[in-house]
Amino acid sequence: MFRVLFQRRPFSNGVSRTERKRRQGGDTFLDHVIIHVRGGKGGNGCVAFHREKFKAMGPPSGGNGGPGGDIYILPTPALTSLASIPKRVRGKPGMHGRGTWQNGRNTPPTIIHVPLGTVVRELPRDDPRRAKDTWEAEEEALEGLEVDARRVRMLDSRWVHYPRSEVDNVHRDAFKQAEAALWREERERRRAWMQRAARPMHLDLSEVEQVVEDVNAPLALGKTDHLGHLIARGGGGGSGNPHFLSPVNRSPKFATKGHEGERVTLELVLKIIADVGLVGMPNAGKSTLLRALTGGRTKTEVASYAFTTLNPVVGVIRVAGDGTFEGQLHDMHVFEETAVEEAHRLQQPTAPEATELMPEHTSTSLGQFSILESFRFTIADNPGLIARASEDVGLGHSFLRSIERSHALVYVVDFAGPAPWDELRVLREELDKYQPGMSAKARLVLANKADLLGGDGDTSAVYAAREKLRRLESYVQTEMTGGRVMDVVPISAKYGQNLKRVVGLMQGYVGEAREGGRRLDQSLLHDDVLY
Ligand SMILES: Nc1nc2c(ncn2[C@@H]2O[C@H](COP(=O)(O)OP(=O)(O)OP(=O)(O)O)[C@@H](O)[C@H]2O)c(=O)[nH]1
Ligand SMILES: [Mg+2]
Repeated sequence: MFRVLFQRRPFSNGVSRTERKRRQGGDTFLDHVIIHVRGGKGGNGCVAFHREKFKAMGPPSGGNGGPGGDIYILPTPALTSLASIPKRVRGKPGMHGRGTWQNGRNTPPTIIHVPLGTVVRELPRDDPRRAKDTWEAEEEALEGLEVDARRVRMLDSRWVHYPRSEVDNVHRDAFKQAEAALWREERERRRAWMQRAARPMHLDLSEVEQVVEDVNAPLALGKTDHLGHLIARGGGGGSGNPHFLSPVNRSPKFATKGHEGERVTLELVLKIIADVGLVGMPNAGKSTLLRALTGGRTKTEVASYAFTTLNPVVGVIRVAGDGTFEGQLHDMHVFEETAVEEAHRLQQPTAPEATELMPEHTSTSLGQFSILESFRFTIADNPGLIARASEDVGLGHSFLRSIERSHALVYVVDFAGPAPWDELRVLREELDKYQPGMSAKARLVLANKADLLGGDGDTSAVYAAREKLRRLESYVQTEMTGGRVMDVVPISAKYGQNLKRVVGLMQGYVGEAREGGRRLDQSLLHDDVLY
């Protein structure tokens, strides 16, 4: 029942979804997100007096507030996309101080996990997308208020008073002195913050962080838990009333509240989205292909309307020593449209969840497979590319920016369409218009939906299909020159045909690119030694 109510509606108007996405100017494309981070607020100080039998007028005994939680950012190989990163992160608040000198406890930090290869950039002060800092936010909240009302509000957010003594407090000299000291301290804090914000953070998180034993690790964390990089400190805790004890004021009836945590706005950009990027017109079958290669493990939507995929989805391809890949274990399975598969599943509520996607025999083979695995790479299923994408039409630039970073590109064309070579021409032109020379990264042409050309196995249909393939190959050889000569492979993503060859070729490209990268790293290392 629940599932039926909250089912996705893949046949709702796909075009308006695309339109909405496009209007966001790429801000929600998942290789690029903006997040607002705020350290936890410090706990308030406490106003209390010690009480003991036969001892009247005990000394002030309010504890200090605990500091708010810090926020760290940590790269992890377990993530491949920025999809799971929350847009707003707030540290845990510090505990308030309590009577009998009990200070607030330390607050555990919050860690934001991001995929390896994420570049973190703090938005500078003049960027309109940046969130306001604590003082700017307060200024905005107080706008338009009378001087007196302003003062009341400002005092309210900074001081805690003993019950029924607020009116009395604010007129006393001791309080006025304490207030002046607080303003001074706050000005200092603000100046320090401005200095720090003048040098916006820039982190390139491309390597797995070494776990170093840290004896000063915050409470609630093991000594070997790696925290990553500190990006926003929690606010300090407020002072309890003993802090204000002085020769002239023996029973201070006020304490300070905790400070707000630091606020930063970060832009996260994923540098490498995947080793191989699929490029093709809408409906060419890119998502079906990714599902077939990963044995249906990748949750990417397949449907017969254009722009089904709106964000890149990354899948991991695991290859065994003999060239078999995980998806192949499902070669008897047809990769249908996702809504059709969902409908099948809903019709068989008693059947085990995974029967449709994973035939029984594979569960054991999967176990074996992980032992044999010898190579692993990632493929990104991208949204469809359309003509004039390089002018930022459709999902345009956000899409092109994301595929710019794959090691190798693979064209997927609808071979059953009237002129697959025209599709290929448009794809190549768009890539090169966006960034000259980008199409040189394309290594392979996949002529998908080849199953549709077989007819019923009659010779004339097969002959015509062969002829069409030859024409496509000769187009690639004569017109798509400039870089390397590309292979053309006819496949059927839906029926998982000819995919072993595809995986073999992809493995070759990725291996080459990784080898090249390693050589480059070594030469850099060598330079370091020289200087
Ligand atoms: N007969 C046949 N149909 C296929 C094959 N591959 C994909 N299809 C169908 O083609 C349609 C589009 O497939 P998708 O995988 O969603 O295409 P896409 O390229 O991801 O499309 P966008 O996400 O819109 O860019 C679906 O109806 C698929 O079932 C194939 O090899 N043979
Ligand atoms: Mg798709």
